[in-house]
Amino acid sequence: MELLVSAPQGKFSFKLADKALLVAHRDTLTRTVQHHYVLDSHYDDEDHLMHVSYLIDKPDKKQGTSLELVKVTGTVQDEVQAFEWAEKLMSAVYEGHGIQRSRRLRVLVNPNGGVRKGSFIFSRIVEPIFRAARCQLHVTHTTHNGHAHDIAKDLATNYDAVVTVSGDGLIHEVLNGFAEHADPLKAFSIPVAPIPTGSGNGLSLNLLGAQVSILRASQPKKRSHVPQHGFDVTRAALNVIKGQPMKVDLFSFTQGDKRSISFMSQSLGLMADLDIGTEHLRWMGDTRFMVGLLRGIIQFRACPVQLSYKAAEIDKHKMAERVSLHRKNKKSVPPTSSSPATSESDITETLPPLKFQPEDNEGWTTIDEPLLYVYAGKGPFVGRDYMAFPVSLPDDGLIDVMAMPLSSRKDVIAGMAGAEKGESYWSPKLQYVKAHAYRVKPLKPKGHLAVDGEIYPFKEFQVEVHQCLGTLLSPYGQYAVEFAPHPPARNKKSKPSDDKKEGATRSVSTI
Ligand SMILES: Nc1ncnc2c1ncn2[C@@H]1O[C@H](COP(=O)(O)OP(=O)(O)OP(=O)(O)O)[C@@H](O)[C@H]1O
Repeated sequence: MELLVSAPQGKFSFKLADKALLVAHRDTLTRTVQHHYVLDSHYDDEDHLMHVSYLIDKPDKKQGTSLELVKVTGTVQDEVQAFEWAEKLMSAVYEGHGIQRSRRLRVLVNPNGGVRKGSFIFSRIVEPIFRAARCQLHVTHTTHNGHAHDIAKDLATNYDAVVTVSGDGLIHEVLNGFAEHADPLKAFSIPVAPIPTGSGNGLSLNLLGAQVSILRASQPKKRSHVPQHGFDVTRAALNVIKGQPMKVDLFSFTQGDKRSISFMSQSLGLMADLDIGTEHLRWMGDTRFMVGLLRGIIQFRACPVQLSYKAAEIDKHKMAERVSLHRKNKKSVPPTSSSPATSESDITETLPPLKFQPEDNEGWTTIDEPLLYVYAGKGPFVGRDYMAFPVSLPDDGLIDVMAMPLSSRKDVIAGMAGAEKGESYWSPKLQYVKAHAYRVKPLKPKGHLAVDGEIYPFKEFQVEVHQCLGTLLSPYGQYAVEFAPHPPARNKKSKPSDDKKEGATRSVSTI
C-alpha cells in the first residue's frame, strides 16, 4: 500500500513492507526504515497535512549521536486513504511489536549533571524526537539535590516511563523516591529510562552498549556485534519510545535504621576514592574516574573494612559459563501489556521485607585479609572504560561482590588490563562472588563509601537483593554487553582450580 506525499522538499512515496517502511524521494528508492525507527505517521485534519517521522542513521557522528530525525509534512490526494495508511503503519510499528504508542513520560532533566549540558541536549536533541513520536510530556528541570526524589515519591502511577536526563545520581534519587511512595510496588513497576548526560552513565552503558572512549576510538578494533551506543542520546531517546520493560533486581542498602535503595553499585576504598575524591574534576566528564584510579594506585591506601557475604556462587568459570548461556538463550522481552498504565490492580503493597537480620550469620563468609577495595553491584559496566561486573545478570536475585586484596601495585595494575572488556574479572588476585547479601564493617572511623556514585556515611551496612523489584526500558531485553566466558590468552595459566584458590576462597573464614 503506497502513499504519495507532496512536501516542500519534493514528492515522497511511502510503502509499507513486512518489517520496514520504504521511502522513495523524487522517484528513487532512497531508504528502508525498519519499524523500530518509525516514530509517527498521522493525517491532521486541522492543517490538512500528512505527517511522517522517523529516525535515520546519521552520517556525521561527531557529536556522539548516531541517529537523525526526519520529518516529512505535506499534502495528499486522498484524505481517507491517508488516515487508513497512517493507522496501518502505526499499528505495525507499535502494537505489532507490543509497544504502546504516544507514551506518557515524566521527564526529569538535571541541568547540573555531568558537564552541565543536560538542558541543552534535552531541548535540542531529545525533546524533538519525543514530540515527533507524539509522546505526552511532563518535564521538570530539577533545581536542587533531592528534587527528583520528591517528585518520584508523589508520582502519579499512570506514567509509562520516568525519563532521567542525567547521570546515575538522579536515577538513584528516583528509585529512593519510589521506595517512599504510597504504593511502592506500583511505583517500581513504572519503567525508568536514562538519557545519558551525567558523568558516569553506567545504567545507560548497560542498556545501550559500551561506548568506545576517545582514547580507544583511534585504535584498530575487532568488529563487535554488540551495540555501542551507551552515550548516544538519540538511541537513548529511541529506547524511551520503543524500549520494552525489563525487570531488574534492586538492592536494599541498610545502615542502622535507615534503608535506602541502590540499583547499581556500592564501593569502598580505591573504587570509592576515584569517584568521591574527584568530584572537583567534574569538568573532565568521565575522564575524572581514570585520574582518580591513577591517583589511588599511587597512594595505595588500605580500605579499612571487614567484608562478609552469604555466597551463592564462588567459581568464576561457572559464573562466566552461566552468564554466557543466559545471554544466548534470552528471548525477546514480553510486550508492554503489564505496564502500570493498563494495570487493573489497585492493591497497595509495601516494599519487600528484609530477609537478613544483622544477627543472621549462618552460611556467611568473612574475609580477614587487608583489602584495597570492595566493589559490589549489578550491571556489567560501571563506566565506559570499566566492565566491573561482566557476569552480572539483571534478574538472578544475586549481587556480584568483589574484593581486591592489598597485594602490590603491580598486581593491581596487571589486574586492570582489559578492564573495558571485563577481563579484569579473571585477575587471579581478585576475589569475586555472587551473593544473596553482604555486610561491611569499617575498621577505622574514616573512609569513603559511594552508593550508586553518591556519597554515603562511612559506617557499617548490609546489602540484600530484591529480585525483579525494579523496571527499566531496554531495547534488547538484556544487558547490551559482550563477554567471553573464558580468560584471555595472557591469563590462560590460571586454571579453574587456581582461580578457586587465589580468587575466590583464599583467606576467608566461615562463621
Ligand atoms: N539543579 C541542580 N543543582 C545541583 N544539583 C542537582 C540539581 N538537580 C539535581 N541535582 C543533583 O545532582 C546529582 C548528580 O546528578 P546526575 O546523576 O545527573 O549527574 P552526575 O552525578 O554527573 O552523573 P553520574 O551520577 O553519572 O556521575 C544528583 O544527586 C542530584 O540530586
